[in-house]
Amino acid sequence: MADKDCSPGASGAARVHSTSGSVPGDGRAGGAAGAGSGSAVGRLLAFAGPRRALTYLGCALSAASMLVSFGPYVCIWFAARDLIAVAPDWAAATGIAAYGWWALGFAVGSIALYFVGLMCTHLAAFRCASNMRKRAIGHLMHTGLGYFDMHASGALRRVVDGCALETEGLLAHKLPDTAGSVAMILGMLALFFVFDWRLGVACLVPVAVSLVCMFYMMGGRGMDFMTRYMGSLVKMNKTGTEYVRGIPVVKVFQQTVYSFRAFHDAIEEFTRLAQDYAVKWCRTPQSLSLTVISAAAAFLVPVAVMLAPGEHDLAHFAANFAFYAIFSAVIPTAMTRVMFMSEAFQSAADAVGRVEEVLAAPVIEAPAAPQVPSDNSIRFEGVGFTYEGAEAPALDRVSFEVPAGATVALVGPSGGGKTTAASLVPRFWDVGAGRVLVGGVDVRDMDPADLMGRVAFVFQANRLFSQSILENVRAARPDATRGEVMAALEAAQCADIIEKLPDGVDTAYGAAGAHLSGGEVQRLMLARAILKDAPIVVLDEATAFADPENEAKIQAAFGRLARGRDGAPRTVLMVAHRLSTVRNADKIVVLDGGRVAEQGTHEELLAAGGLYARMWADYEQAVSWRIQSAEGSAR
Ligand SMILES: Nc1ncnc2c1ncn2[C@@H]1O[C@H](COP(=O)(O)OP(=O)(O)OP(=O)(O)O)[C@@H](O)[C@H]1O
Repeated sequence: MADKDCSPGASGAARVHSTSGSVPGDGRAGGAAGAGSGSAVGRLLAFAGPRRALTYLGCALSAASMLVSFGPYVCIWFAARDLIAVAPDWAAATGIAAYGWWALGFAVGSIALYFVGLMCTHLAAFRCASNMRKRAIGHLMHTGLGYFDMHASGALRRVVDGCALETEGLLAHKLPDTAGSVAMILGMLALFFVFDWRLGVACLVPVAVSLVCMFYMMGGRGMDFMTRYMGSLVKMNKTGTEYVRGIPVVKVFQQTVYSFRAFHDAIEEFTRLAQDYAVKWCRTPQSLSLTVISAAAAFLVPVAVMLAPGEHDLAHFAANFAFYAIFSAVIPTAMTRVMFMSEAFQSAADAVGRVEEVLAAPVIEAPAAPQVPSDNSIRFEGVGFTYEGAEAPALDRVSFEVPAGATVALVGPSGGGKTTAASLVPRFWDVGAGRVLVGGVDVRDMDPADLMGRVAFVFQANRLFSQSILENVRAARPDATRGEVMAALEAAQCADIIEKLPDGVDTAYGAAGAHLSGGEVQRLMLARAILKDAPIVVLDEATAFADPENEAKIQAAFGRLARGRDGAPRTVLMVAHRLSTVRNADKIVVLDGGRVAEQGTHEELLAAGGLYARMWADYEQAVSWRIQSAEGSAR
C-alpha cells in the first residue's frame, strides 16, 4: 500500500503523509511505524509501549518454569538410583520421601512460575492489542475519505480486530510457550550430557532425525512449496468471498458454480497443492519424524545393551538408563512445540504486516498555517486527477466556478467524472494537478476541520449506522436537540418514513430494526445534511432508485437543503444523473471524458446545440415516451 503515495491523490507529498506518529494510549509505537523493518515480534511488541518489558519478563518466567519442570524427573531419577543401589533392601532407601517432596515442590514451582509468566504476557498482550486498535482507528480518522471507497469497511474492521485478536493469542500464549520450548530443548541437551553422555547421544538421535525432517519440510524447495501453497490458499479465500458476494447474480441468471471460473480454478489448484503437500512433502518426513520421536526410548535399549558389559558399576549404569528412559518421554512434547514455533512467528508477521498496511494509508494533514476562506464560493482551476492504478485521468484540466450562494449542476455521460469532481471538494481525494478553491483558498491549505464544517455532502455511498434514526441524523451535529433533529427530518420530507416505524425516530436502523428503501435512505441523508446546515452543499443526486413519489419528496428536500435554515441560499454543487433536476440551476457544467465539454445556463446550452442539447433532446424524448406509454396503459 506504500504505492498509494504515488497516486495523484497523494501527490502533495508535503500534505499527505503516512503517520509514524503517536499511539493513542500509552507510548509511541515507533518501531511499528517503520513498517516492515525489524522482526515481526519486535514490531508487534512496539505497540505495547513500556509494557513490552512484561512480555520479556513473562517469557523469562515461562523458560524458568520449563527448566524447573525438569526437577521432578531428576528427583525420580535420584529415587530410582537410590532404590537400585539398595535393592532388594528397599527399606534402606530413606531419602525417597524427600525426593517425593522435592518433586512436588518443583512441579508446583513450575506451575506457579508459568502462571505468573502468563499474567505478565497477558498484561502486555492486552495493551498491545488495544494500542494496535487505537492506533489503527486513530490513523483511519485522519485518512482521506476516498480511502474508504477503495477499502471496504468490513475488511478494515477485520484487519484491525482480527490482527488485534491474533496478537493477543500470540503474545499472551505462543510467545511464552516458545520461550519455554527453547529452554526445554537447551535444558534437555544439557541434561543429556550430565549423567552419561553415551546414553544422551542415543536420545539425541531421534531429535536429530526429527530436525532433519523438519528442515526438509520447511527449508529450500519445501519453503518455496509452502509459499505457493499459502498463496493458493489466500487466492481461494479471496475468490470464495467474491463468489459468495455474487451468489444473488448467479441465482438470478441460473448459473452453476462453474460460472465462477476463478473460484473453481482456485479450488482445483489448492486441491492439487494440498495433495502434493500431504503426499510429497509431508507424508514421508512427517511419518519418519513421528515414528522416530515416538519411539525415542527404543534407541536407548540397544545402546544400553551394547554398553552394559563394559560397566564396572552396573547399578549406577542402570540408574542412568532409568533417567534417560524417563526423560525420553519429554522429547515428543519438545519437538511438537518446536514445530509450532515457526507457525507462531509466521502469524505474527502476517498480523503486524496487515496492520502496518492500514497505518501506511495516506492521511490528510492539517497545514501549518491554515487559511480561512473569504466566502463560500467553489472554484476548480485546471484540475487533473487520476485514480490509483488507472491509466486514463478521471479529470483533466477541469475549470469552473460555483459563486457563493449559487447552484451549479454537473452533468454528462456516465463515467464523465462528475462524482470524482464533487469528491475533490471535501477532499475525499486530493487533486493531482491544479487547485480546488473554497472562498479563494486551496482546500489543502484549509484546516480540515474548518473544511468539514463548511461542507455538507450527500453522496450515494453514504451509510446509516446501526443506531436509532434519531442518532443517525444527529451524527451531523451531535449537540442538536431532539426538536432540531425532528425539524430536519420534517424539512427532508421524512414524516411518512417516521410514521410507519414502530418506535418512530427511536427505531433502530438495520438488521434488528427498520429497513428502508434506497429513496428513503437518501431522504434521511438529506435530513442529516439539513441538520448540519453548512454553507456549502455537495450532493450526488442519486434518485435512480426512487419511485416518482419518493423523487418528488427528494426534490423538495433538495430545495430545502439549498436554502438553509435562515432562508439564505447555500452554495450547491450538485451531481445530476438525471436532467430533470438541473433546469433551474444557475449554471450547468457538462463533463465528458473527464473534461469540461461546455458550461452555461440551460437556455445557453440548448442554444449552443452541443452535447447538452443532445442529452436534453434524448431526455425529452424519453419523457414523452413515458407519457405516451402511461396514456396507452390508461386506455
Ligand atoms: N475508485 C475508482 N478507482 C478507479 N477508477 C475510478 C474510481 N471511481 C471512478 N473511476 C473512474 O473515473 C472515471 C470517472 O468516474 P465518475 O464516477 O467520476 O463518473 P461519473 O460521471 O460520476 O459517472 P456516473 O454518472 O456513472 O456516476 C470513470 O472512468 C470511472 O471508471
